[in-house]
Amino acid sequence: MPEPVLSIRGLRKAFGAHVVLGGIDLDIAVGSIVGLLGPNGSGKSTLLDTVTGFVPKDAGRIELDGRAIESLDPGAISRRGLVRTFQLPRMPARMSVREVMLAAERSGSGLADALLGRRAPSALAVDGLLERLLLTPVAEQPASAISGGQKKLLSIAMALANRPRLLCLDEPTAGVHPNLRQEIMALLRDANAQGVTLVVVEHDMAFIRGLCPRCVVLDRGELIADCAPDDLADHPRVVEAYLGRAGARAARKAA
Ligand SMILES: Nc1ncnc2c1ncn2[C@@H]1O[C@H](COP(=O)(O)OP(=O)(O)OP(=O)(O)O)[C@@H](O)[C@H]1O
Repeated sequence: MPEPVLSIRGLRKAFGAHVVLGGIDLDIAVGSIVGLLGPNGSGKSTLLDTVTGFVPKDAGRIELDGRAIESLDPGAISRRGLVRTFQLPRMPARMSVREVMLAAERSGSGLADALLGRRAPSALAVDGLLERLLLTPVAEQPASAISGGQKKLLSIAMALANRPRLLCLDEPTAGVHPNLRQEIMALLRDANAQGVTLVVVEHDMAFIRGLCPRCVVLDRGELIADCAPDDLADHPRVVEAYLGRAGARAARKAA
């Protein structure tokens, strides 16, 4: 595998007696796009939360570009170039959509640009991002007052304006009109072509198939699969994770 931008070893997190991450090992290669899958409650968001410093882990080592980040706070991690979006994004009061985008761009590490030896091209500039995600009509409105779907789009645009080196997206298409899913996919592909590594948590399998050559699947604290999206449907542990043992038996009989 090419050099990992992110390397996770022995990552553990429990809430009380509930072990959500039971010692996860995972490498994300520079420039790759990886789908992070699993049934509801399997720990996908908790994995992103612990890696990005929003939730303290119980144990484990996390390296970004070979440097330990596990003791850093979320702001410092983001300044190193690891940025994430949330399932339910919250927006600051009293700032317009354009203002939060400009703030995101200003606070960006510029690491991706430095590594690529250039400024982000215009497709990733603030106005271009707002245009592509149909946010131009609300650009002067308070960011906290736009719709839930528009906030989701804005959070993706903000993350890209920040010019991360590694971007983790938590359900980027949830709550977004189906027509815009293709545009989000195209935007993420463009970002990847410009050097941004992507980890995508998503339940929409068509979106995952279209975007992610590699998928990893979490279930009950463990990574149970690491394969191409087309191989997921035949993976016994994945089928069992989504359908349960009885469902998996029934599916095998019906096949
Ligand atoms: N702060 C918390 N306190 C207690 N339990 C928590 C907390 N955060 C998450 N959990 C539990 O950890 C488990 C994993 O949650 P998580 O949100 O990571 O799952 P997920 O795979 O992202 O799910 P979904 O696909 O439904 O978003 C769930 O059972 C959840 O209830």
